[in-house]
Amino acid sequence: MYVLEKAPAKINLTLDVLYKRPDDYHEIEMVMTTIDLADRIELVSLNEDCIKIESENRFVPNDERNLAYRAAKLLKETYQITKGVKIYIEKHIPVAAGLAGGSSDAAATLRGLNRLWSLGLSIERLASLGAKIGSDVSFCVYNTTALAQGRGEIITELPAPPACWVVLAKPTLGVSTQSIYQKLNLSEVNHPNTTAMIDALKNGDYLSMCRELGNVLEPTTVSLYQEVYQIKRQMEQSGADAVLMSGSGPTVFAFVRQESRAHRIYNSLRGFCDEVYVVRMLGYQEPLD
Ligand SMILES: C[C@](O)(CO)[C@H](O)COP(=O)(O)OP(=O)(O)OC[C@H]1O[C@@H](n2ccc(N)nc2=O)[C@H](O)[C@@H]1O
Ligand SMILES: Nc1ncnc2c1ncn2[C@@H]1O[C@H](COP(=O)(O)OP(=O)(O)OP(=O)(O)O)[C@@H](O)[C@H]1O
Repeated sequence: MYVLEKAPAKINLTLDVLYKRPDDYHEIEMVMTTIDLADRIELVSLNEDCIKIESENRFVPNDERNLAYRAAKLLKETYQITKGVKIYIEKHIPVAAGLAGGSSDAAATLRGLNRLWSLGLSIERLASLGAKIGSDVSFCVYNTTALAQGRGEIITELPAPPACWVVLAKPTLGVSTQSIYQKLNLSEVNHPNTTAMIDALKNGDYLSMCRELGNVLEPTTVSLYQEVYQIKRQMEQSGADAVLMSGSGPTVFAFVRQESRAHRIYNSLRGFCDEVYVVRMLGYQEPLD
């Protein structure tokens, strides 16, 4: 017996930090959505009581460091499951990119094992289990468009964004989310207007969505890595309607409405950035295959 799950990448339309909490996390408010760039997760039932991870991508750990492994272990321990599972991860989302690739694999594993092991758990229950694995996992369980609050685990679903093309570019560098949060100077933050972004989505207003994009972590990552700024400028000069860094970076994304313009931006980035993608906006849960 096996099941397949798609694990799409997320992007932040807004990311605001309100204050630092006593538990060393930050109280955040962010609007997130998904794009049509996804890992594929195959879950195969095993009779022996073990969790095996397989992936052809050398950057994906194949042990308990893998967030999908942790998702399976958490379900097994919480519901005393003695069956095992082999988790095959076909990786398409760039690793350590600010696109929540590992979190989305963990979320897809929770959704898929809920089906494979017939657990009958609600999406809310899976999301609250996901919060134990990482701050982005609850959002990824919903796999739609949402406002995330608290540490990232309080989810309110929103309408999908207007259809458009998304060009993504990831410079060849890894960013530590923890160090970006630590270096953030909250007294200098230029807060995005989260309410205006929510209104833009409710009204299906593409231009307002573009205007209201904002990420308070971006200046901190840009101050450390000039490449992020260079990619932003290149995308803007090549005709993007709006450009923003996702999460703690380093991936930068651009929105355009016409496919031809998306390819113009893509071509302008080849040469000074190895990982560039042109994909569609998603923002809603796709039906299962
Ligand atoms: C940057 C974002 O990806 C935006 O979606 C998330 O806020 C981070 O999500 P994530 O990588 O799943 O985060 P976690 O694995 O839970 O935390 C990584 C580190 O980021 C910092 N962190 C994360 C979330 C949060 N609300 N406040 C924080 O300060 C903490 O130092 C934590 O040790
Ligand atoms: N399933 C997985 N896929 C990729 N990386 C994983 C996975 N599980 C654990 N990792 C580890 O997590 C690290 C961060 O990878 P990931 O691709 O999730 O980062 P990210 O996109 O920056 O995440 P976020 O946006 O949630 O901060 C990697 O360096 C890798 O060692």
